Amino acid sequence: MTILTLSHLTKRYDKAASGAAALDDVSLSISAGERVALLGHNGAGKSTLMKCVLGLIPTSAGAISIAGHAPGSAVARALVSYLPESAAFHPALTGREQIRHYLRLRGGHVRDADALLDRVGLLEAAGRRIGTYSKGMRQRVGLAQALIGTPRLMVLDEPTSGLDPISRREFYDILDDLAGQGTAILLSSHALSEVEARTDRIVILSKGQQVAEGSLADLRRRAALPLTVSMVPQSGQEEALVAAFPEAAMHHGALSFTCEADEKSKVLARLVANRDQVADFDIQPPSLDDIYAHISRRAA
Ligand SMILES: Nc1ncnc2c1ncn2[C@@H]1O[C@H](COP(=O)(O)OP(=O)(O)OP(=O)(O)O)[C@@H](O)[C@H]1O
Repeated sequence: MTILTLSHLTKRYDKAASGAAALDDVSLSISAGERVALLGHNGAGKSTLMKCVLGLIPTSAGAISIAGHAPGSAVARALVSYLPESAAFHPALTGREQIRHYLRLRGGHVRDADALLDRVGLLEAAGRRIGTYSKGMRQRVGLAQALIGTPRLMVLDEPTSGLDPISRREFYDILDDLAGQGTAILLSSHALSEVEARTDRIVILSKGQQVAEGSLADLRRRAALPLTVSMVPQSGQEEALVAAFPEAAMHHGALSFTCEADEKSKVLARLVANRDQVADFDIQPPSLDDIYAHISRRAA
């Protein structure tokens, strides 16, 4: 079931310095349980898109539907939750008090606060003032707030920026659980490696325009970037391996070269034929970093 639909969305700010649209004819849909990442340079339009979805700012053209409802309407607000990039909380309140406050605002029961804090791993610190929390703990308060009422769509603006690797992983584990229960997730991020591993679909914005959209496999196919082959020679076999792979360059004791995706089996056959000279090898597809850099260069 489709939860979010953007059709030809355009947003022009009245006071835009450049006069260019912050979003220009963007179309996108997200189904229940789908995790979609929004990528783009600073100023590409990610936050603007999120604010339009939340109904915080008016659109200039196009349409947005949240399970059939207009953004910002009472029904849409009940279906959507939001975690801003830098959520601010009152430092004198405890985590429990802050979540109870949000529960009251959202018409929930204050008794649910501890279950929410437990879900994000904050139950032990629930009685401490937020002013004493680390950045990661404050981000978890934000996530607990966003979990109120089992949202159908979660909108998360750079939710893991500033989090350590373990906290990031735990954060995505919670998002995976939510997606498993049918929540659609739209998040923006500059951390491409985590997006690569933890989302289903990627949308790339550049200067307000949607320049790519699809799964990582789709984007990889469309970018048609080469694979990187690297080999570590057996000791004493360097020269023989260089002779067998004249296209390869030696860096820090390893030989590497690039090849087209459809040449992979030929390269594999050559590696097998030269296995006595090879101690180890690796064939790497282009990473999301490579694909993103390629698409951004092309869009610029
Ligand atoms: N209130 C505003 N008034 C005028 N222009 C704005 C306003 N808010 C954003 N913009 C412009 O709209 C464009 C898109 O900004 P937006 O904040 O959506 O980008 P972003 O992709 O979220 O960037 P970042 O990664 O830095 O958060 C930018 O050119 C920005 O200067």
